Amino acid sequence: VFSRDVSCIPYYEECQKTADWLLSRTKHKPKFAIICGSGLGMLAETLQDQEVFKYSDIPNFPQSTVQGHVGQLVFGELKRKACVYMQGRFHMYEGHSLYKVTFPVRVFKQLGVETLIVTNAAGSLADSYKVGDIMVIKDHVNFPGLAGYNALSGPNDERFGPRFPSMSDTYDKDLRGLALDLSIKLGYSHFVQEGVYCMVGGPNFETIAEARLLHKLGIDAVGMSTAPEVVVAKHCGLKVFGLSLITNQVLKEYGSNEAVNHEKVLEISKKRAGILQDFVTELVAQINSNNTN
Ligand SMILES: O=P(O)(O)O[C@@H]1C[C@H](O)[C@@H](CO)O1
Ligand SMILES: Nc1nc2[nH]cnc2c(=O)[nH]1
Repeated sequence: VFSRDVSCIPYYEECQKTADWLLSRTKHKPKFAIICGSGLGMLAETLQDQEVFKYSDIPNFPQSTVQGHVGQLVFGELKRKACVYMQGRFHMYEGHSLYKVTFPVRVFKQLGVETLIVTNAAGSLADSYKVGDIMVIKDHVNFPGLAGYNALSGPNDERFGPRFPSMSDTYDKDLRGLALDLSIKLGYSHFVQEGVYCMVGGPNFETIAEARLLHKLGIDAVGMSTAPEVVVAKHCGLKVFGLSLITNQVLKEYGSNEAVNHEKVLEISKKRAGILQDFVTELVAQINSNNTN
């Protein structure tokens, strides 16, 4: 489930075939790819001149199985910049191998994408965060990766990137700076944070003891995605920027009647998607004008 069966068909060629299929059907040549987190599919709604491809029609593409993840690629223009949005991502807990989870990222690279913007829904561990806050991801802890469930496990294809890639500067410093400046200009600074995201395997939410452990480790927000996509993006030379929408506080005390569930996560995502959409749109608009990309 977790790594690539080394006997399967060549992965690079498989990605190339999918990229070629898409390129022969869309007039857009995206430089930005945006992955929509749980309940955040509407981020794509502002795209002009849309062309939509259902995952079920795209060769080699996995299928979405989680509520709040529609399952289609949307190509179009955001402020005259060609983009591709992934409305629905793949999670390890769905039973996808990590090479399938990260397959779209490598396809994006072969489409000519230069910058990957990841979004996700996450629970907060940081005491100062509130539900509805947006966290600019400064760094991540890839728990499955640390335990050996890494999207880069298996034979390394140098055409994608090196065997031992550095991850010390994964979330682009200039883009983070740009986003924080932008949050001030947009009047968002009271709910925009910068912090560390942690990926756990899921699909269950954290026990109190797990929440306390993650809190002690200095993690600000926890979720069940993103790290594999980001590791693969960095490996193949994409610039990476990430935003977590804080959909809930992770309980750290026993005896509470509160409990998180996916419906509550989707409810907050729906409420805050508009703000996230504006933030991403303005960020993409600014990237060229600042020569950050
Ligand atoms: O795809 P993301 O990371 O946004 O989804 C989060 C993690 C789980 O898939 C789900 C839990 O509600 O939301
Ligand atoms: N692991 C985890 N994932 C989430 N996604 C949204 N909220 C949460 C959470 O509290 N924990």
